Amino acid sequence: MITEFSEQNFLAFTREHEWGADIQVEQQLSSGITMQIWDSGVVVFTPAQETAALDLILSCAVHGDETAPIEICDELIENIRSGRLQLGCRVMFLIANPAAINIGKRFVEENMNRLFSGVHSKGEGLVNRERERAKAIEGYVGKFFHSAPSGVRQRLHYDMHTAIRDSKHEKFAVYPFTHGAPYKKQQLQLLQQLDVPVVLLHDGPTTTFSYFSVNEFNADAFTLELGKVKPFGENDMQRFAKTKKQLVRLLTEGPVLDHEFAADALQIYKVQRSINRTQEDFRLHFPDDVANFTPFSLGDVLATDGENAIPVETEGEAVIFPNAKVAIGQRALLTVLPIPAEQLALQ
Ligand SMILES: O=C(O)CCC(=O)N[C@@H](CCC(=O)O)C(=O)O
Ligand SMILES: [Zn+2]
Repeated sequence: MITEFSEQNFLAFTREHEWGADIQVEQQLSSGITMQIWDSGVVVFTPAQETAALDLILSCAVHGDETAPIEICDELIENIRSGRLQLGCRVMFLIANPAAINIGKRFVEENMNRLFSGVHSKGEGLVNRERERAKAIEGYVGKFFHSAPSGVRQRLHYDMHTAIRDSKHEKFAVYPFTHGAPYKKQQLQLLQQLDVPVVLLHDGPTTTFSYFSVNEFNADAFTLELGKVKPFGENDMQRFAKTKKQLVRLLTEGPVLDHEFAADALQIYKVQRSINRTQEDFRLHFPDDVANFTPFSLGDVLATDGENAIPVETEGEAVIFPNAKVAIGQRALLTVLPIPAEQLALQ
């Protein structure tokens, strides 16, 4: 078992231990911050004194080829370790799928973002490393939230991704299903401060990581889409400068709002339909360079699933995350419609 950690770089260590490490580290950094390493890719920092009663999770690499969020987390982790970044809240960083990072692919055997909320343990005989890792990650999230000091605290989780396609909105957030609870102005405004002013509201439970944190732990949790999938070294990190600055502010000051809530600063979409691939022969009827949020017209056919044509049902229905190559039974695309932010039930 590893009990001391003096490696140069946490991400490099994580990539050397693809499916976990026998590691139990608790170290006091010279800044006074306590660093605990619970597994490969799982590190918790606790400041000597909190400025915000916040338990923050920053996760990346649920999809291994989405490198920009990995680079962002790497920089934040190393800045905390070196003392360059002063911490005001508890934070757990999760680098979810190191083996997929190493092969530069979305996943090794199974899409991890379809395995949360217990799906990892469903399906007789279905065992693989991603399922084991998703289960372990669920445990770490529970351990992190449950080991917080007592008192009134806020739980926040940003699960950071990048999208396969170009997007008419470079950065957008997915607000998981709230089961009818009003959407939170504070959270929408924090997203805007993160340079993510476009928000997509899910219409039902999903098996994603962010929904798991919302549903199991009552956290405010979001999937953040921060740009387009690119290999390491090809991300223009300038495009993430505002997002990184806000993450640093959250880490040092907590969830401070810059101004009053302004609904007109946001662009809101709701999920209209979730279209699954059910047949071997599933085809999209538009090219790969059609960007996310491209609207279609009545009369257009979006896809064919075996013999079934899937036409546009509502004028202006726009497509998000189209992917004909998903496993049978899984979501092959979402359609969305813009809605006025003024129409939202807010609190
Ligand atoms: O660009 C794509 O097709 C996928 C990008 C991505 O990984 N998106 C997440 C969204 C998760 C959510 O709906 O909250 C995913 O598909 O897992
Ligand atoms: Zn992703």
